[in-house]
Amino acid sequence: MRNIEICLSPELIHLHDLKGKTVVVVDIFRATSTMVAALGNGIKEIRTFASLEECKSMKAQGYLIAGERNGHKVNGFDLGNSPLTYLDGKYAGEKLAMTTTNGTLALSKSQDAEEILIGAFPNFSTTLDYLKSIDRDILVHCAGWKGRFNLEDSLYAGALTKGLEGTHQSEDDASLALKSLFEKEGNDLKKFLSQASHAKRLQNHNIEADIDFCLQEDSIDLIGKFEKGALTKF
Ligand SMILES: O=C(O)[C@H](CS(=O)(=O)O)OP(=O)(O)O
Repeated sequence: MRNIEICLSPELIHLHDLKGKTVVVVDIFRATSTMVAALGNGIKEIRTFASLEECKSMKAQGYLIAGERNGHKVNGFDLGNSPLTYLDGKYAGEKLAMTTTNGTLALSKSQDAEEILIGAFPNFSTTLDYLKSIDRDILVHCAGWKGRFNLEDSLYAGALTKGLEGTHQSEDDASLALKSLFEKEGNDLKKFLSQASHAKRLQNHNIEADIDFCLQEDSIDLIGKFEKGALTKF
């Protein structure tokens, strides 16, 4: 049996050993859901940045630039952080540089891993099947919210732990607790997560449709994987 463990926030990632592992970075609302939507609708590659300045500088290299802070598009950027932006294939063939409040920071803190994937509900089963097929321990890195635990990323981590029961054992308390939470609440994600602080924040921004997209399972059939500094469809 291989192992699966969960890191509840980027603030705790230094307590985990990433070497030799596949790290699944998850930011359900909304960064990793948006990345899956972008790749599934023809974006060729995504480069992610923790800082606005670094991201903005990619414009000169022909990248579309997406910048979000506190749920809002940043002035001077082409796009914000909505998955729906990409759904009509409007940006197919483009390369994207992206910075968000939580998700891109978690990615930048995952670089010591053997392999980095992005996790989201829209590509849940495809990612799960891939994780079952590889012979490697897994760490789910929840982006959380500004260093804090959040419900939606944690519930996704619990769903993966449950889905990998046959191939991966979990020994950490976070995995045991979140698998149990998913078993109890996973049958109606939207109802349960409507109580989540992040969902309430996003509802205040009038982006209910984004939330629906982020919680819809298996609408996009791809694995998002980092290779040579860029996220691409695998
Ligand atoms: O745009 C989002 O969904 C969030 C905004 S915030 O965390 O509420 O400020 O950013 P993300 O990096 O996708 O969590």
